[in-house]
Amino acid sequence: MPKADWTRKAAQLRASAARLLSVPEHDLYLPAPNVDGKDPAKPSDNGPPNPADEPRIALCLLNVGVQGFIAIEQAAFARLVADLGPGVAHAWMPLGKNFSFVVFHDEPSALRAYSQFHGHPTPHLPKNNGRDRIGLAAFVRALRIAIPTTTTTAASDDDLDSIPTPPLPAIPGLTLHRAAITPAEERALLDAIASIPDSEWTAVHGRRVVHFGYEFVYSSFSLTPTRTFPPWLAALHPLARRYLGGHTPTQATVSVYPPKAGIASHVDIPEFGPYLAALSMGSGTAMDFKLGEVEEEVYLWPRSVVAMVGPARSEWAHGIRGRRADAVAGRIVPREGERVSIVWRSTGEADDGDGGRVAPMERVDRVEKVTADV
Ligand SMILES: O=C(O)CCC(=O)C(=O)O
Ligand SMILES: [Fe+2]
Repeated sequence: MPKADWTRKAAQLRASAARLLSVPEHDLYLPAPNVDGKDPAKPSDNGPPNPADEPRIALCLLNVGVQGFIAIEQAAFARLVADLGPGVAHAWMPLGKNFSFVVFHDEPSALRAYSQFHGHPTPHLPKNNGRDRIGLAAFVRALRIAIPTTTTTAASDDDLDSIPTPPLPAIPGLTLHRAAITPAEERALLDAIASIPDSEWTAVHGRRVVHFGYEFVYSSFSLTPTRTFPPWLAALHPLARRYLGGHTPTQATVSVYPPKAGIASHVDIPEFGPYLAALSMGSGTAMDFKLGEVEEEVYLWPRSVVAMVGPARSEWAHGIRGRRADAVAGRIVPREGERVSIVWRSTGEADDGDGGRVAPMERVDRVEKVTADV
């Protein structure tokens, strides 16, 4: 990319990052390089306030983030940061943003990293037509941007286990059961699911699904009877009954989500009955719950069951954003590999609360729409 192009791009990204961070644009500044271009001069031309003696120790990597056009995996981010030298104190990829922060122990380390990264091809970013992308960075006037100093990533299962369960949002009828099955049971179920023949699966917006008991026909939002429960799935009935008010599931959907796949926000059709429970395996994921303007997020741990009844089931919409990582209790947790879910339902007469039956479409918030936005 010619220099004029990436300089312009850096200015655009700086402006949009400042907007997203709700800080003035001059809080993210591109220092004017001095004559030899090696040690950028103190900022002088990016607007007030501009205390020349403010230590330059924090960088915003303008085109490296969890999300956005050039999204990067946590592991690649860690490698990129490691490459910026031993002077790094900590680094942070805010969730849902296309930029990240690196804080250094001292100014010389930050200046060196800036000179090394800004305007230079970097092998750590996804390639553009086979060519290395140019890194873009700005110094951060750290006063108004609170960059967390804690370690923010949780890469392994052990790390995940050490994260406390955040309080559940106050959604009537919503419960979360963190260790519903053991790792050994999870492995056995994943093996059974992996042996379902390819021909049984239906691809739906980046994920794939198999229905048992009843088939949810996506084009018509209706139910028709379909394949019976195989023994490995029927063996889970006692577990499922705990979350279905004692009812035996009559319908189950097995879904496989690659890390960037999600499911659009929806309320399950009333025909699926009053209870709904989902077992998560493989990768965890954040599930959003929406009611009007209110939006809450619940992290679905691997091996957990989320259960919904009452308002959580029939008023709040649930969905999963397509993204590469989730924030859980202040940590960034990458979605490692596929998430596999089993959703159980005890299909029954749907009623509208006044003794009448509800037509399928009435309670569906909106039709499926791809939410993958990375
Ligand atoms: O995968 C999940 O946990 C939820 C899937 C879902 O909402 C559905 O199949 O209706
Ligand atoms: Fe659902």
